[in-house]
Order: sequence, then C-alpha cells, then structure tokens
Amino acid sequence: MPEPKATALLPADHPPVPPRKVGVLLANLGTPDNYDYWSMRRYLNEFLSDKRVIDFPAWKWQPLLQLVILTKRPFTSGANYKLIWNHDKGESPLMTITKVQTAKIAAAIGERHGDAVMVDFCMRYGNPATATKVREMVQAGCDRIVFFPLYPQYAGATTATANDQFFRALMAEKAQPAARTVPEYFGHPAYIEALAQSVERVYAGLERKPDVLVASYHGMPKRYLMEGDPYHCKCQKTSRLLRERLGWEKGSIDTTFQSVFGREEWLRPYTVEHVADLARQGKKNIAVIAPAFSADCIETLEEIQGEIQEAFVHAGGETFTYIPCLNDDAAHISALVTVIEENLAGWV
Ligand SMILES: C=CC1=C(C)c2cc3[nH]c(cc4nc(cc5[nH]c(cc1n2)c(C)c5CCC(=O)O)C(CCC(=O)O)=C4C)c(C)c3C=C
Ligand SMILES: [Fe+2]
Ligand SMILES: [Fe+2]
Repeated sequence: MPEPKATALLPADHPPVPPRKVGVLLANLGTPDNYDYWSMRRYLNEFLSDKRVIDFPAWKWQPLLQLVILTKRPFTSGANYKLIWNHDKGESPLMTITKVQTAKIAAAIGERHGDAVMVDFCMRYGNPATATKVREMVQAGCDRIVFFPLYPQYAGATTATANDQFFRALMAEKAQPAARTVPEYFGHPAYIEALAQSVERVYAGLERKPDVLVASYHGMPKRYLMEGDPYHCKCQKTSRLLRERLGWEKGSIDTTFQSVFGREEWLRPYTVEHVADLARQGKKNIAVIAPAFSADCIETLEEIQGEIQEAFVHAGGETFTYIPCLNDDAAHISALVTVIEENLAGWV
C-alpha cells in the first residue's frame, strides 16, 4: 500500500517534509573556477593546505606555501590550465567530464529507481563544494547518502580526504542522513573490463603495436607509503589485473608515477624519466594509460601529452600513443553504475 502523504497531516506552520530519497553523491578532486591568478591561488591554497595532501606541520608549511609557492605556481599552473581549458564552456576538462559522467549515471540510475534515488556530484576543493551538495540532498529529502569518491585506488590524499569533507558536511546537518562511503574499486571486474577494452580499442587502430604499455599513476611522496598509505600497492595491483585481463605476458606493462611536487622523493619510477629510458633502450613505440584518473584532467592532457611525451621524443622515441581516461565511455559508466548499485543494496 502506498505511504499516506505526510504533508497533508502537518500543522500549517510545519516545515515541508519532502518524500524520502536516497542520494548518490559522486566526488572528484576539484579544479579551479578559472585560470587567472586569483582563481588559481584560491584553488591551490585550499588543495595544498589540506593535511592529507601535504602533511608538514602548519608552522613549517604555511609560510612557504603562502609566501613562495602561491606567488609563483598560480601563474605557471594557470598557463597550463589555459592550454587545456574548455573555453566555450568556461570550465576545465575535469569539470566538463564530471558533469557528463554524472548526467549519464543519473539517467541509468533513474531508469532503475525513478525519483527514489537522486544523483549529483561535488568536488573536494573548489566548486561545487561537498557541503553545498550534501545540504541540497538533505533538503530534497535524502535521509540516506551513498558518497562515491571517483578514485579507483584508495589514497589518503584523495579518497580519505574526500570522505573527511563529506563527514564534516554531515556534522552541520540537523537532519543527518545515514551515510555510506564507496570503497576503492580498482579490483572490480567491471572496472578492469572497461580499462582493458579501452586499451584494446586504441591498439586496434594502431599500425604498429607499441613495444610497451606504460601505466602512469599520479604519484605521492614515498614517505606516505612507508607510513602506511597503500596507494602504491593498489596501483601495482591495477596494472597486474589489467595485464591478466588482456592476456599479456609479465613485463608488458610498466607501472610508473607522475606529477612530482616539491623536493621530497616520490614514488618511483618517475614516468617522465622512465619513458626517456625506454626510448634510449630502443623501445621507440610506446603507449601510455593513466588508470588512477577517472577523467582526463590537467595531469593527463597537459603533463602526459606535453612534458612526458616531449621527454620520450627528445630521448629518441618515435610513436607515443596516449590512451584516454575512461571518462564517459559506456563501459566505464556501466562499471560505475554497477558499483553504485552494489552500494545501494538494502536501501532501495
Ligand atoms: C588520482 C590521484 C591523485 C593523487 C594520489 C594525488 C596526489 C597529490 N596531488 C598533489 C598536487 C597536485 N595535484 C594536482 C592536480 C590533480 N591531482 C589529481 C589527482 C591526484 N592527486 C587530479 C585529478 C588533478 C587534476 C585537477 C584538474 O583540475 O585537472 C595539482 C594542481 C595542478 C598543478 O598545479 O599542478 C597539484 C598542485 C600532491 C601534492 C599530492 C600528494 C599527496
Ligand atoms: Fe594531484
Ligand atoms: Fe606497494
């Protein structure tokens, strides 16, 4: 029997009570609102002040960040964002792709559950803020939220800080919804399948099969691994699962790390050095895939296809094939929807 409409029984001055729903809140890293100095500075300041990202004590880190890094990096980084910016939409590729992913996931979830589940996205840094989206969901009647950080491999600097921000947002809600956070999904067969299909699709269009596939993951300080962050191991496992699904022999995929920031040692090998070594060893045709990114962003569009490709060519490399992130590929959307459905179990 359908539930009676609660609002009909309420006193006249009672606040409206929307029908109960489940919220699915996708979360990605975030991106600047624009590439000018102040937009970049605001974004980088929020990002690089996060203790999950840079764990130095504030008294040591903040003077360096505010007085040195944030006077220069907004210009250099802003110039890089300008190169990849979606000027017609006035936003970065990460923003555009996240919007498309959300719309496609919302359509698929809507087909299954109608209005009982609402889907939206938020960013850890910048806009739309996590707290804004949690508030909107609560106001729309969500008394349960599935929070989904779109990082296939867990890292403190990504998954954990996104969750922290979600929990902080929940702290501010009078009607606090029940909450679930979706764990990393690099080992999910549907995700590995989507990744493998993207390799097969690109390879099918190549005249010459690459000598090696480089799986380049965003890096982090090596110290974080030594202190217990399992991200490194998750990346290694992703490469192995991809290789096994492709049916390739051991040694056919190299796992490397990119985007080194600061003076500390980061996870090795560094992609930019490794591709140059490959070219010098005579591996003149390579392909590069970036399985840590659920959407193409500055680190893939500018760094891999810019600096990293240049290092390869400069060292004598000939063919550099970039395999795009899974973005809004049908197999990727279907994998994400499967993961969401598994985490909605018992709630719908
Ligand atoms: C995918 C996983 C990511 C990890 C792990 C990660 C760690 C990490 N990042 C920085 C510093 C920067 N990262 C920047 C951009 C950026 N990083 C990720 C993902 C991970 N970062 C993404 C998806 C993006 C792209 C955002 C976009 O708008 O396209 C930047 C900003 C760009 C720049 O100035 O270079 C910085 C800075 C650190 C220190 C870190 C370590 C734990
Ligand atoms: Fe990063
Ligand atoms: Fe490891």
